[in-house]
Amino acid sequence: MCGITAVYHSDSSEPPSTLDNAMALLVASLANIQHRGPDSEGTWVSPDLRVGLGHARLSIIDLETGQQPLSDADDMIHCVVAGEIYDHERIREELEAQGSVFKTKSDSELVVHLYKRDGFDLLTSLRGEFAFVLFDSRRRHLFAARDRFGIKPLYYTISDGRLLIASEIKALLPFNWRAEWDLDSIIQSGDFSDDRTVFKGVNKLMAGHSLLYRSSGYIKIQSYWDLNYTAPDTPSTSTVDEMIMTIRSLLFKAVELRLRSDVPLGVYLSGGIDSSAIAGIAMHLLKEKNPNARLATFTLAFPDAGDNDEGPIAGRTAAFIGANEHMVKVTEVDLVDVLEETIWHAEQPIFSFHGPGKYILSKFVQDKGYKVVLSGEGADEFFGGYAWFPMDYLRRPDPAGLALGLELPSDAERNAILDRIQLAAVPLMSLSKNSYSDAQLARKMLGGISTHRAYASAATAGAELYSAAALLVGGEPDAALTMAQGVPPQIREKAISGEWHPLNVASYVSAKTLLHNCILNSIGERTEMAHSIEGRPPFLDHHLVEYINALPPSLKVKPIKQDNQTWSFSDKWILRQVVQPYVTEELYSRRKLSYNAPPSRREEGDSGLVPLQEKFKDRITQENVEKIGFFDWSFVQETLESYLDHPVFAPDGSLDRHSQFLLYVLSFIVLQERFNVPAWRP
Ligand SMILES: Nc1ncnc2c1ncn2[C@@H]1O[C@H](COP(=O)(O)OP(=O)(O)OP(=O)(O)O)[C@@H](O)[C@H]1O
Ligand SMILES: NC(=O)CC[C@H](N)C(=O)O
Repeated sequence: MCGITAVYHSDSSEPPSTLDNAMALLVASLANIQHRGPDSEGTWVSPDLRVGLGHARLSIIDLETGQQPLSDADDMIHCVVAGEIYDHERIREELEAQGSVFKTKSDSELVVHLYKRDGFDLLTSLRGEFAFVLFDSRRRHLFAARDRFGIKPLYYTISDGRLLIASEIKALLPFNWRAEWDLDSIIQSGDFSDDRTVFKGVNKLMAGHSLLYRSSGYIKIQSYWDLNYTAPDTPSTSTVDEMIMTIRSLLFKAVELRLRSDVPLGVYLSGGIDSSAIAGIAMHLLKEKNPNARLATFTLAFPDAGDNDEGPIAGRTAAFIGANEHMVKVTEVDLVDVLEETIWHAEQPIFSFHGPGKYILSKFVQDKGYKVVLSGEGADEFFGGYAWFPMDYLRRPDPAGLALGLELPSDAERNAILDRIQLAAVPLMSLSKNSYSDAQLARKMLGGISTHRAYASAATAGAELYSAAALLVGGEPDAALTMAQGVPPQIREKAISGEWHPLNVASYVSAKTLLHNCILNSIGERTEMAHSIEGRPPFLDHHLVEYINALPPSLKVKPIKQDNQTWSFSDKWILRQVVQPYVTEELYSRRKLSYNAPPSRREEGDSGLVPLQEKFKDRITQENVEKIGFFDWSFVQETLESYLDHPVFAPDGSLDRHSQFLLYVLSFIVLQERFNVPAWRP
């Protein structure tokens, strides 16, 4: 993916005094995101110097002539595009038949011609992961948009009467934008839950949204696409076998389109079924065209992780599909080494080793000479893969599933299992002892589901972390409520009225929070682009997702009766049937394992510190914490001392609550230093 940057000086602000100054600002901005586009660089500045566009290119399609910014023949439309627009050759032919004359062979140029033909409705024709900014000189407006799932990042702010917009926040710094903490967003977990970041006034353009800006300073953000789910009592018109065939053909198409590249391409292969399915299908499609085709797979292995190491199982998958396997083996020392760079690239607090792991993996892929990888994100959200989903699945009956003839628990059984699961629910790794105060309201607003409360306890910090002065301004943290409030009112209405099954509400919230603001960002795109690697997740093809979202919930979290009496639940059941021929038997029948990068353990009687402890001891000092301005040092100190004395290890070997929490604090120390953020003061 490339990096883009843009500025529009409204009537109330002074544009740069010379063309050279305008260009210098764009070039400085691009320099901060050069990792996103090391292959070439281009800028465009309007004759009145009010508008500037910049593009750092990672060349993937049309290596010869695809440089950007792009413009139309009349020099009236100018744009910069990051990411990939699939199926571009077909749309291009259609446009050419209608008279469009293309200057390049780049997929990105479609944006110019589709905009000329359809105006803002061009978005309906775009399939893929993209972010773009376009300036229409005739109408004097700037139009920007982001793909339907938020795979490609795009941030904006209004600063000194200008709209600034860029792929990464750090690209705003050369425009003399000054970072400040957004205390309210930080305490209320806006960065995880909605369109806010940790920086005041800097927002994400959310997935499936566009932005319009005019010289008067008028700004309008609109949704052009959203997830939709079928009402629970809508009878299916096809059989389960037909559904399996339809999903298979949609998934094949999604993978096939994403195999189109003019540079070397591989697959990120873990020990899970999602990426293994992508690898298996990709290999199958490549072999159909060329029986000798090979596919490169890239795996991050943790030899110290025992049974949690995904390396061996990924190795067996690579052998099964006949791929060229590449494996990078990492230890805690390696992960700790890249922690700070990962936070700088993610531009958000992190609370696990996932991001650092992916950061190492993308460097490894880059060193091997590859530029594009397919990966498995998105399957868990839409096929029902998360461990906490059965709870929301069980909250309501599934009449469409019953109408298909599936054997499902009776209402009495369903309620009894739900009660049991809720009582026995092992608390998720938690950053906080009391991360939400008014969970009942947050639940009610989304029709009673549990999923957002699980995220609130796992991925956000509670009141004990903040100083009394900060809480006086930012209020009591209530991340579950922030997530519920972030859901548009018309969707909340569907959740409350039952028009959407609770499992679907859980899927929606997961897609807009965990996936959008974390998995695709600090664990995904940002760690990939840190080393100029373009990630393509075929499960996030909107044609595929629209079809899956219409299926009965019981085909995703499928109840299975054992010994004629007890029920268990198969996660992603229908996906398993779809991909069975392309994955190993062990993967077909294996339950989801979370991606873990465990810290090393201190041996009994060993007085030395493990690398993560060293890091925290060195960096989480009173001076550094107090400089941030809103944390309560005595609480941080207590947590730090307790972690240094008695590191607690989670049963599966992943990071425990203390280290997650300290990682979160460390993130703010790093962001403050790198973005030069002044201390927050009441
Ligand atoms: N250890 C790893 N090595 C290589 N790639 C990985 C690894 N872990 C995760 N990935 C990549 O990142 C994607 C998202 O990771 P995540 O942990 O969310 O897995 P997932 O959605 O459960 O998918 P999977 O079933 O493939 O593990 C994976 O689908 C895979 O492409
Ligand atoms: N890296 C990107 O964002 C790719 C942009 C465009 N598809 C190209 O190939 O140049």
